[in-house]
Amino acid sequence: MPRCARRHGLPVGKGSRDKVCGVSAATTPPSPGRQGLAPPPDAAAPVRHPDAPAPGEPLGSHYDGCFGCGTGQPHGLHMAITAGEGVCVTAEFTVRPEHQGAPGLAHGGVLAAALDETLGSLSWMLRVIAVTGRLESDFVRPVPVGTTLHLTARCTGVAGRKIHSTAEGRIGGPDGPLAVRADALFIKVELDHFTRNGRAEEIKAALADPDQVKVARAFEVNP
Ligand SMILES: CCCCCCCC(=O)SCCNC(=O)CCNC(=O)[C@H](O)C(C)(C)COP(=O)(O)OP(=O)(O)OC[C@H]1O[C@@H](n2cnc3c(N)ncnc32)[C@H](O)[C@@H]1OP(=O)(O)O
Repeated sequence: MPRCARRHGLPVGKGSRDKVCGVSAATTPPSPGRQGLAPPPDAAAPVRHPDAPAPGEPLGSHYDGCFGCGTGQPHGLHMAITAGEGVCVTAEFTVRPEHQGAPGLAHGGVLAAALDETLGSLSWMLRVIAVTGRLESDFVRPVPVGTTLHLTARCTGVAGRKIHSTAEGRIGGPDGPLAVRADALFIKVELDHFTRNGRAEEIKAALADPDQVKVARAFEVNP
């Protein structure tokens, strides 16, 4: 029996193989339909929304407190994300000491967050509200503190509520060595996803903001 199962008083024997420390054991097969990140053959090609920000336009922060892009988040990634051509975005993230895992190197979870934020920003180009359902990352080479990671993301297909996308991050410049990459599945949701599950009063206050550009940018797309 795993030590952590014993510590948490989980049932031993057959049942303890299913969940250890509350996490499904690796032997549990994913449910059907939740396996692939590549778009299915009948997925629609992504369509850039006519009101999407112009290529080269900075997207700004969708929420000041966002760990990925919020300027009011002291330990956040402070990512700068820019609209690209089609349904693509580019982003830059400079690794700071507070993002370390090993001495002098970025933490993998932080790099995954940078990929997630970049992929999530494709919502601006589609003008939908969507949240990450699944994110699969490859860490190809270590990313030292002080490095600026240049990320790109593009939507690869849309199937109903499911948005398939892919991203990569390169060290030092858009053509630098590949450091990280990810495939993701975002799921379209309604605004009430955030009011039901998050802080409804903050969202309602933001929707009442007299700055209509901010309202449209921040909350029609994704709080
Ligand atoms: C500009 C903004 C930038 C923001 C960048 C950061 C983005 C984020 O980090 S968002 C935060 C992290 N994500 C979350 O908190 C999401 C938490 N999860 C949820 O709320 C729900 O599971 C949610 C909304 C994703 C799906 O639930 P629900 O709406 O009930 O949909 P559900 O009916 O289960 O699934 C819809 C479809 O998606 C598929 N699906 C749902 N989850 C997954 C998954 N994890 N993997 C694969 N497929 C999935 C289902 O199989 C189903 O497919 P089909 O239509 O073919 O049957």
